Order: sequence, then C-alpha cells, then structure tokens
Amino acid sequence: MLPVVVVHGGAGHIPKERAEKSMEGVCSAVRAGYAVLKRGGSSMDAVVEAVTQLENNPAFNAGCGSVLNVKGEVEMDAIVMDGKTLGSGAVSAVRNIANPVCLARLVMDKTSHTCLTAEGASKFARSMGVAEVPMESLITEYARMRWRKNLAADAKPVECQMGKMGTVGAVAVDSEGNVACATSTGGMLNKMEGRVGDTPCIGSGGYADNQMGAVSTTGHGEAIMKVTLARLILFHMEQGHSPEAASDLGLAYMKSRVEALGGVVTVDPQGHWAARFSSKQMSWAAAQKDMLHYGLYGGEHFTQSIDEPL
Ligand SMILES: NC(=O)C[C@H](N)C(=O)O
Repeated sequence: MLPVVVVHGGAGHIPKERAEKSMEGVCSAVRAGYAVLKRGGSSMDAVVEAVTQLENNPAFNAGCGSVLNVKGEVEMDAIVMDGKTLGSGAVSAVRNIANPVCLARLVMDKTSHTCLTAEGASKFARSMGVAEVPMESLITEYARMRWRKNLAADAKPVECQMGKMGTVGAVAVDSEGNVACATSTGGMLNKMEGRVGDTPCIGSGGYADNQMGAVSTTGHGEAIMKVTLARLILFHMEQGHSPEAASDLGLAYMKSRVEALGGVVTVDPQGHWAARFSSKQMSWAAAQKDMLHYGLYGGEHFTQSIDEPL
C-alpha cells in the first residue's frame, strides 16, 4: 500500500475548455510527488514537490494563475504539516513569490513559529534568499479577465467564487508510514485586501497526524474554517471511519451546517486514500503501486499504469 500520494486541483465548476489542462496538471504533479517517494523521499518532500508543480502551472489558483483580490493584486496563502512531529508552517497574504508552499516549509523548518503573514512573511522570504518575482509574472490573462468581470455592478462574485481555477493541495504517506499535507491558494476571487482564508489555518486548510492520517481541503474558506474541515475529517477517522467515509461525513456536515460545498484529499497511515467532493467537480489524481488514478466529475475514477501517457 505504501507509498502513496494524492493531489487535488480545487473544488468547484471547471469550464469544459479548462478541464483537460486541469487533469493534465494534477496527473503530472502526482507523478512528480510519486517519483520523490519512490526515490525514498519523505511524504513532506513529496507533497511540497507536487504542490510546487501545481503552483507553477497557470491553470490553477495558486502561485502563477492565482485569482486577484479586489485591488487586482495577488495575495497567496499556503500551509504544510508533518504528521510525525505535528510541526507545521504557513504563510498568509504573501506577495511577490512564486512558490508560497516552499516558504511555508521554511517557516516550519527555520522558525519557532507556525504562521507568518504579509510584510513579515516577505521579510522572512528575503532573509532566506527566496527570489522576489514581479506580481505581473503571477497574473494570467484569465485571472485579470475574471477580476474585471466581477467588478461590474451586476456581477455575482460570490456565485463565481468557487472553481474555474482551483486551489491546490496534496497528501502523502512515505514508506516509513509518515503522513504529510500541503495546500496552496490565491484565495477567493475579488477578496478584500488582507483577507486570510482557510488554507493557512491549521486544521482547516490541512492537517496531518501519523496517528490518524492527513487531509488537504478546498472550497469556500470562510465555511471550511467554521467547521475546521481537515481536523473534523481526521476526528471521524479517529472514530474508526475509512478515509472515504470520514471525508464524506465532514463534507456532508459542512453542507448541512453552513450550506457550503468543497472537496478534500485524504490518506491514512496504512495508505488507504480518498479524493471526495460535494461540489460539481474537483480535479484529482493519486499514485500508488505504480498505478495512476484520476478523475474530475463525481463517480469518475480512471486507472492506468503510472508510465503510460494520459
Ligand atoms: N478555492 C478554494 O479552495 C479557495 C480557498 N479555500 C480559500 O477560501 O481561500
């Protein structure tokens, strides 16, 4: 069963013309994460590698391709968590860096803190020698077009929030049975400046504990925080539920309690895994025993050899 890595490319509604890019993106990211595990790398190395690839892919709402805030700027959130030590690192409202997930890992590895925000996070990035990139290099034409559309007087930004381009995340278990998670996002379209979503909040955007498993979430951040979705799912696993059943219970509670949809990827330390969502779609991929699994719509589950092209 071990090792295993599972990634998501965001819950929501993905327009047809973007679906293929999204599927290709999650499959190539999961392959990269799996290659790390096969080389004997840790689950933390694997989730950071997979999420870095997704951040670099303009098809997703993380890193390059992030949605824009109300001022037309990119502010990003990310988290990592290590199930062996319960160590975690996060950044919120961070600007001008290509890979917030790597900065989140530096917060975990190099500071005594769990989360750094905004200017302080940027200063820390500089002190660590992380390259600053112009904001323009993170903004795609598509993100700019959606931002403009949502400024119109008759726009319904809340309805357009979910999907189109997704938050990204990964969970993994390495050969030693250590679990880890990573999540990264540009947040919600046309969000207020300084808005911090669920992604960098421990227990909401992700959680990892070797005694239960690991979860990375996506969906409406304010709702995810209300139910601390990642930790809620792990609570259900603690009670004996499988990753699939626990994920469904968590998502169902969020739907009934706060009327919100979302998606998650979940693993347990034995290598059982799930990619579940209550939204219309979520691009996801998993790699285990040299097989690639992937899907986009509810109930969809394609399987092929990991080396076979899509
Ligand atoms: N699409 C998403 O997953 C957005 C993210 N959860 C946020 O609220 O920042």
